Amino acid sequence: MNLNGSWVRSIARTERGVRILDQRRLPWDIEWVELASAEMAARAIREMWTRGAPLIGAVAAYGLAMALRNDPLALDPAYAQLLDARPTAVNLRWALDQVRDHVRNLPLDARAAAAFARADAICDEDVALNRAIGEHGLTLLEQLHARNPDRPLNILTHCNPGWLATVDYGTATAPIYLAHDRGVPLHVWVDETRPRNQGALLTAFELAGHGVPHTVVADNAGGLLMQQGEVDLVIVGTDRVTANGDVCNKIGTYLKALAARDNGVPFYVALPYTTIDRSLASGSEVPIEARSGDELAWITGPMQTGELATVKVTGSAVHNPAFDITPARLVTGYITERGVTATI
Ligand SMILES: CSC[C@H]1O[C@H](OP(=O)(O)O)[C@H](O)[C@@H]1O
Repeated sequence: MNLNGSWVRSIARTERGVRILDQRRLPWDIEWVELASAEMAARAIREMWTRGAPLIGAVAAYGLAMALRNDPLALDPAYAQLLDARPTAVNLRWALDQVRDHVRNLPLDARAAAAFARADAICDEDVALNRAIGEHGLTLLEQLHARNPDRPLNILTHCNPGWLATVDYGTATAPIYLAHDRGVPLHVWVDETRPRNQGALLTAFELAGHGVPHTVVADNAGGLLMQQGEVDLVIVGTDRVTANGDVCNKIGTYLKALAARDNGVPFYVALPYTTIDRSLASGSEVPIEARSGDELAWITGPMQTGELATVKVTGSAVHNPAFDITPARLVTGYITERGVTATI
């Protein structure tokens, strides 16, 4: 990822553990924090210092390795503690399973090193998967742009499925970055993505860093833009896709898929196969994370002095489900590391 002109990953090993960007303060402050224990890793996931399905998997994998470094017998309790941090993204369980299966039958004194090695590999694999998603998605974007070559391709996206949500490149943003780099003229409509504003704060920050033309819109603007012919396709990420192809993603995704269908706009989901959960038959079985109402009732941003302030936007009772389910019938295709497919 291009951060102030340097190419770095969103997670990297340190002497005591790993470093991650504190996403709660982006884009106003760029602050790396070190996670040096499983407890800290679980807290960073739960409190969303770090987020995004693939990235929380990577953080959890290192968390398990750090637990084993302190106590090689802590495999099961540390696994349970980390799994409990957030319920919806299946990559969290996938990554923990990968580490646990890798070390379970090893001698106790070999577990920690092996766990760190598997966590390192998970990160490297994630970069390669996203790069492959980008290549397949690039072909799709080139084809769509060729239909209307006289104007930039207009892409709408929701939440942050970018490098900040993965180890690098992102899922839904990988084709966008590659297309931009290879000269496909494009413009991205960035959904603000209330309540935590991952679109306005994170996706816009990423796209700006990469020089990709983009505009932030209120979550409710997408339908109108589609009616006006201003959206050529929608690409979103996902936290879990069930066996029938239903897509769990950030709250509000379903409404975009409905609007896209009503307006004949293709709706694509970008994901690695690690985000598919074949143990669940359909989206109705996905645990939907209910987060604190404070995320909706309060909003944080810089004052004119530059100092960050948190202000209240409602005093009423609030309900804050974090994800919704887009039925497979509304999905035009899935952009994966193996190619673009109509079904999963
Ligand atoms: C590439 S997965 C991105 C995914 O993560 C987001 O959720 P959260 O910010 O709550 O971790 C969202 O659903 C994105 O599509």
